[in-house]
Amino acid sequence: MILMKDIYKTYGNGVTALNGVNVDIEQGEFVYIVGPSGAGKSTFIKLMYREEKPTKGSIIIGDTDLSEIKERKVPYLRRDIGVVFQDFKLLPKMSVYENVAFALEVIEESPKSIRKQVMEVLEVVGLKNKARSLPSELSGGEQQRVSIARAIVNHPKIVIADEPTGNLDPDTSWGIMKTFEEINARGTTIIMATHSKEIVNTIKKRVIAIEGGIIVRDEQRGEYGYEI
Ligand SMILES: Nc1ncnc2c1ncn2[C@@H]1O[C@H](COP(=O)(O)OP(=O)(O)OP(=O)(O)O)[C@@H](O)[C@H]1O
Repeated sequence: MILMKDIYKTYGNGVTALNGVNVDIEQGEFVYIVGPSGAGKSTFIKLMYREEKPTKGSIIIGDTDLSEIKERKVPYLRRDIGVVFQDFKLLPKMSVYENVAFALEVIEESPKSIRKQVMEVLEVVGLKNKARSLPSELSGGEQQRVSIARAIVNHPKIVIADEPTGNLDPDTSWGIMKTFEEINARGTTIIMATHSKEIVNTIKKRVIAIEGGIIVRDEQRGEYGYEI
């Protein structure tokens, strides 16, 4: 499903963020990416949705070799991959409904189908009654739910989340994790970078630990393994 072969990434400033990474993730898996700050977790994640390109090595997602897709085809790849960020990245002047619909509108869906899909997905994240609100009128947890709704509205096969609970309090974080588990239970692959020891050690999943740009541990039902 997701195959990384011998991946190296050196940024323009000469920093090598990934130093020979090999990974194979099956459809439907839930994988935590852990490791110290600066280890290469975000870089690893950005390569998967082609926010960054590897310096060397190949990444295959489904039937697609990312090194072979042209820039204009990247939006099609993004249809198969939903992305959730620590800081939500919602459009502040758009309502909850519009923030989610926007993800569909860019790929030219009909208005009727947009409405149906947006309302369905807002129901999944428990925010149907907030469709008309602006992001600024919502709590942090609610804003993150909107960003999850936006990530899943196209029914992607993969949802990638970079520290999705990083800005949320513990109670809210557990609610967000429950939503991710529900999405995963429907067959969606979840890949989540996190610094939360509590979450990783409580909701047991596959753990891939990255340190200094290499994978140092890859365990099913693994532990967080760091003190903070
Ligand atoms: N756009 C960039 N240009 C240059 N160097 C970068 C860039 N992005 C990341 N780096 C560097 O690459 C290394 C890995 O960074 P990355 O963001 O992947 O780490 P991380 O494990 O996600 O860290 P954190 O847990 O702090 O978010 C770091 O040394 C970082 O400074």
